Amino acid sequence: MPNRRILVFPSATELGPVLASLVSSRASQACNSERQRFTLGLSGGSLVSLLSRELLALPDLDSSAWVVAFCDERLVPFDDAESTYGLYKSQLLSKMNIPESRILSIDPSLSVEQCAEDYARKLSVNFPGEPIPVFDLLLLGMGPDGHTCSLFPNHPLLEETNKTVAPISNSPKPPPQRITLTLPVVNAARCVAFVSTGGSKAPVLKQVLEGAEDPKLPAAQVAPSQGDLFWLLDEPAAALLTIQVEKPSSGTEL
Ligand SMILES: O=C(O)[C@H](O)[C@@H](O)[C@H](O)[C@H](O)COP(=O)(O)O
Repeated sequence: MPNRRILVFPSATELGPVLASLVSSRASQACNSERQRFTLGLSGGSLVSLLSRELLALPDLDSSAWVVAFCDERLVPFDDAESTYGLYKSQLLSKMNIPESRILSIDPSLSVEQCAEDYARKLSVNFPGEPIPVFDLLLLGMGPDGHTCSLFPNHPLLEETNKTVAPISNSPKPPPQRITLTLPVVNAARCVAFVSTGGSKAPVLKQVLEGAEDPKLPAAQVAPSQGDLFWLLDEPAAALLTIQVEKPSSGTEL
């Protein structure tokens, strides 16, 4: 996997600024390309507060040409504490200059099937001419079971190749109803970055990054066909790895 880089930081404190600089450099690259905009997919979990803190600390971040979507979303009202959009809205998006129409949120009033169809429609409108939307950057987390987005181990959704967005109504992690980008969309991105911290992730990280078993865990199936793949880890999460990793300083630009 030539484009995979694994970067290990002492802690989230050193990781955070490098994550923010990855986002801002991919954003300026994309905005200065003929596309003239930056398409970003966000995930929930601990990423919400880390990313919000680090992006808001950047001086002069111009997000007026960003399009922000969600790699997965829980089907709950926006004011529910479980809503990933709700959390980003209050911690980050309300403090940035992204036009409301470029923040692609779900419609939580729909059934989970309709919600996935509606979200797929929103993507196709915002990625015209792209049967599979090609994001500039997807930020992913990984659960201790190896799930990413709402793609869970041994779940039939891992085989989905027709839909860009799929509904799931039996998520092993609550809440049970969610929508998720499918693997073909994840693997079409120009860049995918996992952020994973904490010792509870160490065993699964070893399996995902070093294991050879089949079927692969969902996170191990993330391998952008044309893009770059980064794993941003802290030392506790990387504790069991024996493969070669990079240990960059906090001023590193990716
Ligand atoms: O929808 C969810 O249930 C979460 O968003 C989840 O998928 C999360 O991304 C991972 O569990 C990693 O979370 P942490 O980074 O907080 O460990």
